[in-house]
Amino acid sequence: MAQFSRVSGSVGLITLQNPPVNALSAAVRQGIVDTVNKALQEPEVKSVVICGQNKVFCGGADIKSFRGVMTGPPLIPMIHAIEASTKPVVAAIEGIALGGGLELALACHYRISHTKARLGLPEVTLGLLPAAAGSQRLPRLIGITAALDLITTGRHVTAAEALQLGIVDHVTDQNTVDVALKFASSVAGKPLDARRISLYPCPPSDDTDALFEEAMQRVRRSARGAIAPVACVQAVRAAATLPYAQGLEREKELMATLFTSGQARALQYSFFAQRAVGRWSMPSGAQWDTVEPLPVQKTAVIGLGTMGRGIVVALTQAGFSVVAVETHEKQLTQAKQAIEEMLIRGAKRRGVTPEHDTITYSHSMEPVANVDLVIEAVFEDMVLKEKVFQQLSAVCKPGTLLCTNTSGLDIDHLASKTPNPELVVGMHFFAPAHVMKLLEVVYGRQSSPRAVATAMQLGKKMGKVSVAVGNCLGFVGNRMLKPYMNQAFFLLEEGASPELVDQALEEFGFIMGPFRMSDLSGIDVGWRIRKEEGLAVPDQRTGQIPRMQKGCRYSPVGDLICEQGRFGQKTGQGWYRYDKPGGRVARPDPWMQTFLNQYRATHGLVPRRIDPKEVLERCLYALINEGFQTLEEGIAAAPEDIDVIYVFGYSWPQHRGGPMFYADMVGLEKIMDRLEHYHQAHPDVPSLQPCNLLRKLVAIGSPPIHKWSQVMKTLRSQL
Ligand SMILES: CCCCCCC/C=C/C(=O)SCCNC(=O)CCNC(=O)[C@H](O)C(C)(C)COP(=O)(O)OP(=O)(O)OC[C@H]1O[C@@H](n2cnc3c(N)ncnc32)[C@H](O)[C@@H]1OP(=O)(O)O
Repeated sequence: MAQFSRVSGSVGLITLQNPPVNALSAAVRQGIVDTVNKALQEPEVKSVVICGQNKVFCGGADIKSFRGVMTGPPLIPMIHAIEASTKPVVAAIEGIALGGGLELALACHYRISHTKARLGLPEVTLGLLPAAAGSQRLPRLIGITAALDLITTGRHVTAAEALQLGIVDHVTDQNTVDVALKFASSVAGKPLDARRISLYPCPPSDDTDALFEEAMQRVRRSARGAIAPVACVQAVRAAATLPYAQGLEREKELMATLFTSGQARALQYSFFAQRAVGRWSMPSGAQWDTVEPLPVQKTAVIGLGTMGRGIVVALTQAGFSVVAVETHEKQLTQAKQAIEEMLIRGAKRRGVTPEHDTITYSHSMEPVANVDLVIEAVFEDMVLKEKVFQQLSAVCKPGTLLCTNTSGLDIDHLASKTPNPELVVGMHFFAPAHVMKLLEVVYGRQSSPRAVATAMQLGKKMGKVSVAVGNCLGFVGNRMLKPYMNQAFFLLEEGASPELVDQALEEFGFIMGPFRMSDLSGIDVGWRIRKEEGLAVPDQRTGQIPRMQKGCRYSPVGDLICEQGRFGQKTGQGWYRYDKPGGRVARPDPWMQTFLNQYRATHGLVPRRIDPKEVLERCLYALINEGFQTLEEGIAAAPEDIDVIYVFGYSWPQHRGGPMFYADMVGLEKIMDRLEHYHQAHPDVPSLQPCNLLRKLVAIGSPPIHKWSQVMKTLRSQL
């Protein structure tokens, strides 16, 4: 809806009304058409202001309506009518002007923004382009280079940057609507052609071809197969090279392809999934809207290795005071310096002053006594963590929430070492912890809903996408990674090279394939865990690590290369070779080829040609099958939880939605059939055997992803 009122006799005020973000639903568009007509028809009205209810201008087109039948007046003629208006129209921008919201503002003759407003054209993040003439107006207003930046990245700008770029005419920290009303009154009757952006020529650039070539290369490099950024460059190119009307046609054409694409569907699903994970629930029935988080102001981080340092930075940047504890004096000094540097760099990037004085460094636990919440981030060793938890239980005030940053250790076991297991939760951060957006909040059997609510809220305040998951080995993310990695190892045994496997998965859209990723994070990490699990241990009789363990196929290739001291980038050699220890550029290593040949010969394995399709199916479908298993067990509450974890923690390409969304797109029946096919060929690999939930979904006709919850409920109630 939109409301019309007349202010001071001669200014028409149009207020968009569609909380919370005044998205341009059919009713809002109809309201705008009606109220603009009214303003034009009323002779007393000499100028118009458009604003949004509740100090929010407009969050753009209604994303929810994209999947249904489009009704109501179309956006483009509506905003053209505004630009063509014979009475000046002023946009009063408060809160946000995003996507169609900014495009609406660009059709107005003047834009006045509050200092705290954010503006942008984030359509690309939804698999679209600014197709309400934004791709044609913005370059005409601010030039090609700046427009390309905003349109291809979708980044939001502050009002100050918008003013500097020329997107808005004036910024105020007063009541924006009042300022706009006064201004509108002052420009009544003035000529408007010079204010109509569609009439502007696109500002010329030195070498347009080179500029677009460079932009295209940049987006192709970073887009990893995403089509919207490419279309955005093409649309801006049309603005730079064609008359406005033809540019608009090109924009429409490009949008038509994007609008119905699977990528747009995936990215829009991902947008809502990120919000859905905030509405967490626990198997007990406790959920986000019925539980009050505990108040948290003072925090502590125990252990200042790489993870601990990142967590201190994230907490400090979110405004918490932090007691940073590291028992080794030298490590404490180094950590302090590293943390200060990270804070300075972060503050510079965000254009703010760094916060240092909210951190207290300590080599003892004493200052932790009066904090509200502790995050333990010591080495991933249960015995060490138990010791820390016992110390914390002795020192902390009653009611302190104890969190452990572990990537997979048993939360229940750790909780059992404290007198208040209900106050223990896992907080699985991803490295670097101050950068990576994902946080897995892991509840144990006894974790109280308030503890979970508190950890989830803390994550939100740190700017994380937090997902609440149940406790099991590896939680959701790392648990699903295991069958994926196993398939990668098996494929090496059967004839593939690390390059072949990585290339197939990188072409799918991962930033790095499993072997390059493993070189980066350190191959020895998994080796140590496998040794602790008793897997990477030679058989006393043969002296070799068995290739069958607990009745299942096991590949020791990763263990064997670790035995050679090849731990990945840090040692300069791993699955690839690097020019030096710590080097970043992975090169295929002839040593690896020889090693694999010898390994296969030793075990009588006849190498065969492996197709990239097989790599994708085996790695991805095994991972997806494990995802269904976590849903079946209730470890993940919903497919959105898994998808958000994979997109934000494991670099699953966002334009493919996440593993569970991808499974829905591929078709559950196909996934099940292919898993069965591979399981027949590898009966000693149980993770290739389709799990019950997947079978059940296929049996009832493969319902779409939003209907899986119902099936899951039934299945869980039958267990
Ligand atoms: C052939 C058709 C032609 C169409 C022309 C196409 C040209 C225009 C395209 C567009 O405009 S696409 C939309 C562009 N806008 C955006 O991408 C903005 C998306 N929203 C956000 O980034 C954030 O929501 C926000 C606006 C910055 C607010 O963030 P905040 O953290 O304060 O709140 P949220 O929890 O994110 O949102 C609250 C609530 O509102 C829902 N919502 C937000 N934006 C939209 C929207 N544009 N359409 C529909 N719904 C929206 C959001 O989903 C939340 O609701 P729940 O999911 O929690 O129910």
